[in-house]
Amino acid sequence: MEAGRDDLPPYDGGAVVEGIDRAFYGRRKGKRLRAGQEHRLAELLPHLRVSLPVAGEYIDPPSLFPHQTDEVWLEIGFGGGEHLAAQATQNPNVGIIGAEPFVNGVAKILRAVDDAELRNVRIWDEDATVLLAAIPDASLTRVYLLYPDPWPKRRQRKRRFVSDETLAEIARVLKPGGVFRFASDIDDYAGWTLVRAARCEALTWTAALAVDWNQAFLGWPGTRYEAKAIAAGRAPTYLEFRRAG
Ligand SMILES: C[S@@+](CC[C@H](N)C(=O)[O-])C[C@H]1O[C@@H](n2cnc3c(N)ncnc32)[C@H](O)[C@@H]1O
Repeated sequence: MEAGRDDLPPYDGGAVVEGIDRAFYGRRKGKRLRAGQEHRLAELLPHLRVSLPVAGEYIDPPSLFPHQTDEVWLEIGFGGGEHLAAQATQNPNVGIIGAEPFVNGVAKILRAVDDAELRNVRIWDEDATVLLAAIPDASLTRVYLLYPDPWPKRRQRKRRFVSDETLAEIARVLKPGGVFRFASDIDDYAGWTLVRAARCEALTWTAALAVDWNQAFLGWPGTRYEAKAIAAGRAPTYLEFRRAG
């Protein structure tokens, strides 16, 4: 989860989208899992996991959910899933896909899903770029990327999730008028994202006033990394981009 873990085994997936080799460089496993967590990973995850069609074909996002959904959203790198679970609870008619390869994070969201009997959450426990490649054009209403791993050292920056290629993919899967929401406590990463989004013709930054980027999104439940950043005295930046109609 933390940046700087060069000692970890690399993700072994291949290139999935032209120009994107992979975008997951973090830890897959942290603390030893408790029996209840292992049990949910074995018994509940298979029911919630998004399975991909054969290469070159797309999933049908609304059909992943057992009930009719008004919209489908994607959260990339949900960590412990606090934001995802809160959004799923507040928006029962929205289907939310969460992408997170860190198994302890997946175990946490499974507990939240189980406890609150959430029926509108589906999980992708691999690199989100693999999932993005299997999502049809113009099929999601929102995509969230919240406090992505900062990779602060210059030589590591190419590991950042945000790139011209991943932004193009996010824009491709958004419906016209759909939004991409990004938050970071690393000023340099917010600037990095603004520069790349400005090059992405399909995305427009919606901010008009400073409050639009220095105050949290309306109805925002927050995230664990955000709480850590604020406690450490770092001010988050909130960026929202709209997919051109
Ligand atoms: C710094 S944590 C932030 C977690 C959460 N969003 C929060 O704000 O508390 C970044 C998360 O992104 C996940 N991540 C990194 N690369 C990813 C990728 N390519 N696909 C999906 N998740 C990824 C990491 O495993 C990690 O849990």
